[in-house]
Order: sequence, then structure tokens, then C-alpha cells
Amino acid sequence: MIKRIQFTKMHGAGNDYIYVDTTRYPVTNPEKKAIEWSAYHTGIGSDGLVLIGTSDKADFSMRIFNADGSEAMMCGNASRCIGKYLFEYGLTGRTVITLDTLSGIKILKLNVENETVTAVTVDMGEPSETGIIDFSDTYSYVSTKVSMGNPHLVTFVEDINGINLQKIGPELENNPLFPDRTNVEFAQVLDDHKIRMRVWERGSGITQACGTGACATAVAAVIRGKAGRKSAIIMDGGTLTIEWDEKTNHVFMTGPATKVFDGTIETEE
Ligand SMILES: N[C@@H](CCC[C@H](N)C(=O)O)C(=O)O
Repeated sequence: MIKRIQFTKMHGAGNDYIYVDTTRYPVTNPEKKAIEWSAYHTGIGSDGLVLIGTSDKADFSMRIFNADGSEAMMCGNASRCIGKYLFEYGLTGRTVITLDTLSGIKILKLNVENETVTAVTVDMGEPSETGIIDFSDTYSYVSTKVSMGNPHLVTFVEDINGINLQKIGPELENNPLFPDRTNVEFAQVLDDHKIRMRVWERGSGITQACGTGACATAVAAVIRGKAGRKSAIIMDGGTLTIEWDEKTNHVFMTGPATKVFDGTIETEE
């Protein structure tokens, strides 16, 4: 049977996903749909698929699938886009929204001007599983691992333009040290509050931006004594402001969310 599913294509700093309100359009087998729909030539084209749903613990829920169909615990850029989606499509009138994710409940604070969500701040919770990994025998790096619900490996370098991310990204993503694979960030500190970062995402490859990756980079910079607690993380597709609050130990991410277009896709059930 062929079903028609309405979706919205959105991006956060260039990290683009297909958003479906599953209360209206349930999606069966999302792992397979994420692969099919994310394909640029034969599908809609995206970094993955995001499902918005109900929750008995929070106002709404989010599930995120990478372009290879794997499910992730958390997505920073998608959480901001969901805030915009919920408010602008009238699913809520609240400007503070709780979102149930596989890595816990996140709180979204919407900045609204003339009924339009111009920016969203997300309380991303506490970083965990931090540690230093010495890769100096294979690469000349000493990297920092940080979990923001999902795993990240951050490497600070002198010149980010010298990094062949297409080659080293998948090598590190699939390094045996990370049985669940990892997201890979390379970062160059520009000053105490400004960091240039590029990302290879687990399950999606090079993306224009990664919200949890930006948080992990800001946290790693503090741990390694390279920057202050509040930094602008400048990625290929845009900039996020990340603050690691000393009192609460929570990381706060602020940035844009953009709607690209609405569409309908026909799919076989
Ligand atoms: N782009 C996201 C993270 C998406 C999931 C990631 N690729 C993973 O598998 O952990 C973000 O903005 O945080």
C-alpha cells in the first residue's frame, strides 16, 4: 500500500533533517526510511530523519536517525528546529518546551519575534565520559572524548584547513576504541571565546554543523585549557554559542533554526 507522508525540511546552521509529526503521520521502519529519504539523488536529501512525537514524561518527544539509518541518542541542531516547528505550526503556544530524547529530557527556550522563532537555547545537560586519548603513535594527535548523550572525539589542531576530514573522519569514527563508533570534530582555537570547528558525523559523514559536536568542542576546550566557558563555535554552515555553566555543570546551546520547505513523500508500507 502506498502512503503519503507530509514532512518539513529544516536546518540548524546547515545541518539538515527531514521532520515528520508522527502524531499525524506515523512512520514505520524509520531506519529504512532514513536511508531512502536522506539520499540526495533518489530521495529528499538530508543528513537524516527526525520524528516528533508525544511523551508521557515531557511536552513532546524526538527520535533522530542518521542518513545510514542508525538511531542516535541526541541531536542538538534538531532540538532547536523542533522548537521552531512546534511553535510555528501551532502544536504549542509555549516558549519553554520540554523534549523527551533517548539521552533524557531537554529544555528548549524559544526566542520569538512577531510570532517567528528567531533562535532557541537548549539546556543540553551535563557532559560525561570525558577523557584524553593519545593517538600520537598513529596520528600526531592527543584528542579529547566527550559525551553529550552521544559520543564525540575532539582534536585541536593549529591549522584546520590542513585536515583531510573525508579520509580521517571515517578512520576515527570506526576506530576499535569506539565500539559504538564516534562523531569526530577537528577544531582550531581562534581566541579565548572563538573556535573554528569541522565535523565528521557518525552515520552521516561530513555535515555543515553539529550541535552536540559544538557542545563537546566547547567542553573539550575548557578541559584542555584552550578557551573560556562561553565560546562561539564557527562551523561550515553557521555559528552556535555554547556556554558550559560552572554552577550547574550544564551546557547551554544557542543558535538558529530554519525552515526550508514542506513536502509530501509517497512511501510503500
Ligand atoms: N547533528 C547532530 C547529531 C546527530 C547524531 C550523531 N550523528 C550521532 O550519531 O551521534 C547534532 O546536531 O547534535
